[in-house]
Amino acid sequence: MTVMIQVTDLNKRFTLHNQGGVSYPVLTDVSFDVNAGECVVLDGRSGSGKSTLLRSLYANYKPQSGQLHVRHQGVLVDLVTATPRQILTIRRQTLGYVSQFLRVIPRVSTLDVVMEPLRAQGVDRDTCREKASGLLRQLNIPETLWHLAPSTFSGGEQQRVNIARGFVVDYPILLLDEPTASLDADNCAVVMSLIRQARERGAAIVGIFHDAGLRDQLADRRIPLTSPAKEEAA
Ligand SMILES: Nc1ncnc2c1ncn2[C@@H]1O[C@H](COP(=O)(O)OP(=O)(O)OP(=O)(O)O)[C@@H](O)[C@H]1O
Repeated sequence: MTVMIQVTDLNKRFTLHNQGGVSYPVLTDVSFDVNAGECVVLDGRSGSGKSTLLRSLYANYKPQSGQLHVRHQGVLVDLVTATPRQILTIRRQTLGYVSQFLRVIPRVSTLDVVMEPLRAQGVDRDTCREKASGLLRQLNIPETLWHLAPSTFSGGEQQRVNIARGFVVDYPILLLDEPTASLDADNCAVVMSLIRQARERGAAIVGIFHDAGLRDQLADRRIPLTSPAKEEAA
């Protein structure tokens, strides 16, 4: 078993400087490992810190204490102490992050949006185009839309473009924040099968799924989160 993610005694609190400096804990002494080929689901009520934990694993948030190791090119690297340059390299090569929202770049075509993470790894344009087209087709994005910028697309179409972008690289680690939030049953099934394929090729997956049925089908293991909530706010 290869440990791909190792979270140790993680503590994260937010301080609202523009609201009298009120400060509250969200993650308290969180520890868990995720192995290659395992899909772990974050469990907890709304506000328990699921997205905060996922964003911390993508190095968007810096915890107050604890360690966040991810296996990058065979070595466990602590994201808490990694330099910004290391974090960019780790994101490019190792960490895929799929949220429910697409960050739309004006005038960039759907095909280019999807291909970009693979292009950033230095893969040739034809190979990238082939992989991106396959995913767009699988996710039922009509070919007539591929050369348009996705800014005018529906919520569900944008979400599917975002999923294609997230799966275009075979990342060793995948962080999924509600990837199926506004999808119909057919497209949900496509995403489930993409997640299963990623797990079968050995990806370590950490996901948030509000749909209990999806959670039950995908979770190899659950990580319960119980935020101490804001009543404790100082
Ligand atoms: N950037 C931020 N600044 C301040 N507080 C934040 C920030 N992000 C999240 N929080 C607070 O941290 C707590 C946890 O939020 P988070 O989004 O991680 O919860 P969640 O479990 O993902 O919730 P949900 O299931 O509703 O999406 C919430 O009380 C939220 O208000």
